[in-house]
Amino acid sequence: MPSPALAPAAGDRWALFLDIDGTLLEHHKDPTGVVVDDELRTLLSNLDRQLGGAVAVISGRSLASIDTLFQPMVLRAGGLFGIELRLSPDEPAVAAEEPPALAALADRAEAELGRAPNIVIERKGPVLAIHTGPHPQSLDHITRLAKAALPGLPDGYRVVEGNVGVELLPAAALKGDAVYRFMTVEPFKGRRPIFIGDDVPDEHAFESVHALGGISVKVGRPEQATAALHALADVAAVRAWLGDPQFPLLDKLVRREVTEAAEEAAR
Ligand SMILES: O=P(O)(O)OC[C@H]1O[C@H](O[C@H]2O[C@H](CO)[C@@H](O)[C@H](O)[C@H]2O)[C@H](O)[C@@H](O)[C@@H]1O
Repeated sequence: MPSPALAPAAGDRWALFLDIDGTLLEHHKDPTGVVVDDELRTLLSNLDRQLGGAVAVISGRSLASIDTLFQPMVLRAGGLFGIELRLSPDEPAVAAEEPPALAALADRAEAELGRAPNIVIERKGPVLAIHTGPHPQSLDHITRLAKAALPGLPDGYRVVEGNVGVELLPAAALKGDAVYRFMTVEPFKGRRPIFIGDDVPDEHAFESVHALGGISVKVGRPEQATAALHALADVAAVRAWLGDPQFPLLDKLVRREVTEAAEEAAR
């Protein structure tokens, strides 16, 4: 039986926000190595039709990278954790610029780390990602280096430690703010948001959908602290849930237990 908290109000109209890597797509050691299959394209266009267009991906990837992955589809999207917004598919993808101080840091990182095994450096304009893969020692080392570089960057830059790397992000890079922005425009306005994500930057979006009366879904890693109130086991489970003809079947989501420690860690 679904808990009362999960039951949708009569007439609920939904808006769907989706993270990409680790949520819709399995991870690959190289960010350019992931491939969008036609099944995923079909799934997204069916959902888009079902929800009257109220579907957006909110990703750490740039809009250009999202477009390369999903072509020929053009999605409503928040790229670079919401810095690059495309609220409607007919808007052009405008790339955000790399500030000079970050460019200098990225040049240094490429020179010093570019050839290290397991390390992939991804320059995304105002966001710099250093991927280490699931190698805790490299991750610790890179995290220390990234934090040490912060004083040389514009105010507001922060280091976000993800599951398989670190990213240097400007203050405006907040997925939850992207969700809020979409929710002010048609066809999202007035709907109830669902956000599905798997990693640390998705926590901000979970908080936003809670404030908007929506549903938060964390993918995988049940051991990780999260603000999300529901869970799906992995990418396959996400796709199966999204593909259900009666989407969204809320009672098919696992209800997560929220502890004070988890809430604190997710802040
Ligand atoms: O917000 P997301 O859509 O989940 O994007 C987060 C980052 O995803 C990509 O990096 C991650 O996935 C890669 C492919 O599996 C993997 O090689 C990398 O180690 C992961 O960190 C993407 O490359 C980043 O730009 C996104 O920020």
